[in-house]
Amino acid sequence: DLSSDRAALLALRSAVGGRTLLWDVTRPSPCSWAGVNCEDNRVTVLRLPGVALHGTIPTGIFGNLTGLRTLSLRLNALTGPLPSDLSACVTLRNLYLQGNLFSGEIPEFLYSLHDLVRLNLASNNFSGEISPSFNNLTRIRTLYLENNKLSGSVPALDLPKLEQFNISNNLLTGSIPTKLRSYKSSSFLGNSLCGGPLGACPGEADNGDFNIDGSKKKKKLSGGAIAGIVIGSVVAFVVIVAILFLLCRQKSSKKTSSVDIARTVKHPEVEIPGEKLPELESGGGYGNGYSVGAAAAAAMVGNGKSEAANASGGAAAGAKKLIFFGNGPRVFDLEDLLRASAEVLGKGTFGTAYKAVLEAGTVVAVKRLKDVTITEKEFKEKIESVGAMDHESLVPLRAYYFSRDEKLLVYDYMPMGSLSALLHGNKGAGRTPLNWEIRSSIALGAARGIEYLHSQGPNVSHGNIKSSNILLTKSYEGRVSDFGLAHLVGPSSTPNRVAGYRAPEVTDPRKVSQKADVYSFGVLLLELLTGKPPTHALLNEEGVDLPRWVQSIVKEEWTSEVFDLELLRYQNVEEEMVQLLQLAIDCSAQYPDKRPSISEVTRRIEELRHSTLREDQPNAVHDIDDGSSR
Ligand SMILES: Nc1ncnc2c1ncn2[C@@H]1O[C@H](COP(=O)(O)OP(=O)(O)OP(=O)(O)O)[C@@H](O)[C@H]1O
Repeated sequence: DLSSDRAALLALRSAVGGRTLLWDVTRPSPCSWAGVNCEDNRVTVLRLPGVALHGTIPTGIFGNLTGLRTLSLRLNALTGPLPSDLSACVTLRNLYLQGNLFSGEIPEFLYSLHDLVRLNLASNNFSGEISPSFNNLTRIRTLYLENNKLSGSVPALDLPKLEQFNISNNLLTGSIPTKLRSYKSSSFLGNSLCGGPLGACPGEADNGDFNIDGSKKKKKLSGGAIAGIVIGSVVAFVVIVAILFLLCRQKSSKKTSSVDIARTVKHPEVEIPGEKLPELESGGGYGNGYSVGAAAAAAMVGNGKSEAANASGGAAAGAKKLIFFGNGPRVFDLEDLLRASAEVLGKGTFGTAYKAVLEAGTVVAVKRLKDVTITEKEFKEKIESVGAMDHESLVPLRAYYFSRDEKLLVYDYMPMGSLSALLHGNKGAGRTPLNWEIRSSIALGAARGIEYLHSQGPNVSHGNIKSSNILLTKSYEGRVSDFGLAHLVGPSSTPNRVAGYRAPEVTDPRKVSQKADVYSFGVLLLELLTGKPPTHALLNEEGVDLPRWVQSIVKEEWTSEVFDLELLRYQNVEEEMVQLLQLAIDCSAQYPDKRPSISEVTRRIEELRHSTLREDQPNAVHDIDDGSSR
């Protein structure tokens, strides 16, 4: 009953300390203590993440907490083996013990907790083998065992409900069993494993055709199949040769078609690839200096530091020039841009973006548009309206260049990169920890930028809100980039990597309503809070359907499990985090009418940021581990 639950919690408190010491033990009921929830006069939820618990949990505690459904002790400094009387908690559904120093073998009793749905033992010192008895946990959906010292081979797990699985960074060896081969390679990396996503094991064909135990299926091809393969190969070969032949002919006939800029700047020594834009990205990689010279800004070819664009050249130089917006100083001209050294920032839907460092030291981002099919007049009209957008939360478009073959847009360069890179890029040492203050500031900047765009008229929307289009200032304010581009390019360039952000009602990605922008912004907020990329948001990375995933979790009433671990260290803002999560869920509602307007979104973010600042002045955010507390 509740009094024995209370006694057990007090025993836990005196054994492992930490912030449980702040519990008001004068209260007769434990249900109001931080991290404790009750139902029907029993403690059902105990959540103590990141509260500086330390030491070994003795037996005699959890044996009494038999009403527990959720136990979260993650991100503490708990040591030793798991207490054996945890076996009495047979109604446990969610067990989060990651980020501690637990050691010893994964105890057998865990396999008798048949109600377990989520089990996270990652980032501890567990050793020994992974037991095939995990197969007893038939309801398990999440099994995280990464970053331990588990050894031996991986047993043939067959868990029908398993969705999330990770055993990376252990000491495991051998072949990945067939049923686990559908998980991506990151679930297995950091071991000596082979097979499935890690590539075939020695002596194993790479077609993934295996028996349950990992042995290869013996199959013979019929005579018909062999004949089919042979004929198919011959036909494919002939087709490829024909295509190559046609391409070669086309290439030689077009050889000098895009030389406008080069001719303009009189740069005969640079050969301009006529039809195919240079594949700078594949060869060069980031950080290499390339001349933007010659067709240059145009082609941004890796021609080395060619002395392009000498200033004396250019009979027609006046005809083709950079057109600047606003009244700001024209600190560079086309020739400067052509001479700049360029580095590829990335390839997007509308073309490739480059960082260009001009000789005078100015740095700009140049976007080279592909697939612009509209006329120069139309382009000018549309780009003028983009250039007229002026708000501190937008990345300003400074200038553009238009010729028959090249269309360039020049933006302010944002040295801190994109939100996407910040969240999913370098996770190693030296990385800025993304605390609540930074994340909520980025969210607010992005919301304000979108609010400004929407204020320009009921039909004005961004159409491509996603984390790579939110760029950051040095003080980590979010700024919205890439607005208005969808209207400049042909249908084949409509945003195609935004599936995870796209509202369910959007069928034509070029016609995106303001409410659809709000949906995308909601997904972006979920990404900020969970640290997870939405489906397909990143190349080569499978994400999750964030709105569905978050909603499934929130329904199960363990909201705080969705937050990025890094964010959870800032416990004193959990209330605000939950409010932002609620806002994100409202924005990503299935029906457009149910979503708030972006002005309301901005207001709600402002409010919840104010409440953090009010409570925590002078320092907005404290780290839970630095001893500060609410
Ligand atoms: N002004 C800028 N300053 C710094 N980095 C930028 C700038 N503009 C774009 N980038 C970065 O360059 C890369 C390519 O950007 P780009 O906008 O071309 O593609 P994208 O955002 O990945 O996709 P999409 O074209 O659909 O918006 C991205 O990582 C983006 O964050």
